[in-house]
Amino acid sequence: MQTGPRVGVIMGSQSDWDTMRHASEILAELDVDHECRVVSAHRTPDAMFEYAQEAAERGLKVIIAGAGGAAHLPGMVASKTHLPVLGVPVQSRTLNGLDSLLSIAQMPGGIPVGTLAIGKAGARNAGLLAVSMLAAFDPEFAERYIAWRERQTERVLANPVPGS
Ligand SMILES: Nc1c(C(=O)O)ncn1[C@@H]1O[C@H](COP(=O)(O)O)[C@@H](O)[C@H]1O
Repeated sequence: MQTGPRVGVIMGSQSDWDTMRHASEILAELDVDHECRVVSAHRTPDAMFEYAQEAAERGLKVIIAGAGGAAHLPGMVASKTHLPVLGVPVQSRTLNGLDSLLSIAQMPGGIPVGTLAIGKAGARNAGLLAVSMLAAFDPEFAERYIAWRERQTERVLANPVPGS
């Protein structure tokens, strides 16, 4: 049984935490061991390279990378690891996150980044997608994820349109 974090949640700045904590929270809810760090392709390029290069041998299976504006972090990390990288576009002040979204989504062919929606919903979905990736190879995660999805379905069905 593997110990230590399976998922790495990284972000370009501390200011991204308000968005990226939603990835961390859903991972915690599903009992997935994960780590959260600030790493920037622009501001700490050597640390970013080291993180990406060592991620697989440290036991990580998926990396979730959030960044805003010129959001090069997910793509640069993907260029230095064979692990799947899920990119979360953080909502930027000036362009509302469209800049982040395009920076992350428009990767050149050959180096894929799985791009999620802008902001908190994207971060939460990145967490869920990471769990479903782990679930593909581990029945314990699959059981937990399926149960979580079933609870969500029950909640939705139990909440009809107000006044109907
Ligand atoms: N996009 C990147 C990268 C990167 O891609 O490496 N490093 C920091 N940043 C972004 O700069 C924005 C503003 O950062 P500050 O709030 O620290 O000024 C953040 O959304 C961060 O993700």
